[in-house]
Amino acid sequence: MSGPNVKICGLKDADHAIAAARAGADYLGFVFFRKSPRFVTPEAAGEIILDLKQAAFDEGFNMPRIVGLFVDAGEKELSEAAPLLTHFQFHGHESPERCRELGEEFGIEVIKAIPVTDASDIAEAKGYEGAADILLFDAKPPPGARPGGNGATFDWALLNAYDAETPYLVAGGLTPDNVADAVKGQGGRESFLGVDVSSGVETAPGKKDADLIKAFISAAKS
Ligand SMILES: O=C(O)c1ccccc1NCC(=O)[C@H](O)[C@H](O)COP(=O)(O)O
Repeated sequence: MSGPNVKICGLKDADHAIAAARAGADYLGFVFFRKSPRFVTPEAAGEIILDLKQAAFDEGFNMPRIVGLFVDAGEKELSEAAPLLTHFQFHGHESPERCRELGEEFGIEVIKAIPVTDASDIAEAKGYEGAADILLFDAKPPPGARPGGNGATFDWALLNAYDAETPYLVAGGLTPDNVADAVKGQGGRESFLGVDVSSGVETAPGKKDADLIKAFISAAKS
């Protein structure tokens, strides 16, 4: 399936992971942050991934890349999940140097979340050039909220000022209804890699919905 890449984040069961991959998701995310309603253990994620690989083999759909989400995680936490993953996604205070170090140490690509409220956040993201493989621009969470997955949007027009080469994903408050506008707003920019969603394909925090997942992927890629 062509069009921008789509990442479906916060999966907790095999049925939704398979529905997402079958519908053309390019990346699937598992949240390894204990305070999240989407938290899964590496063991649970491993079982979901096994079921997913079997379904991909049986049905002939492409196996998506597998992303693990962490917030200021230590080596032990990362090493428990790393064998399952193609990508780390960092939502904490990981510096460019730390992203580079961890990517090299584990041989895993790094997605760094950049919380955005204004143009200065886009400018600061340039510090990750050469250190992260992908940037994920997301709405800055309100004080006291989780560091991601809050269903809040930011002003996508701020991304017009992004002139670095690191490919980026747009995230934060996307839904089947607004994702086509978010894609259109990127104006075919070469570094635009795709879109990422969690809350917008749920009926409640942590409860994914297969119909919403399918509608989101179809709207993003059409
Ligand atoms: O989903 C969580 O609970 C979460 C917790 C801690 C850090 C990140 C988290 N989620 C990140 C995402 O799911 C997405 O990458 C992104 O922020 C989009 O979320 P949403 O606005 O819910 O679509």
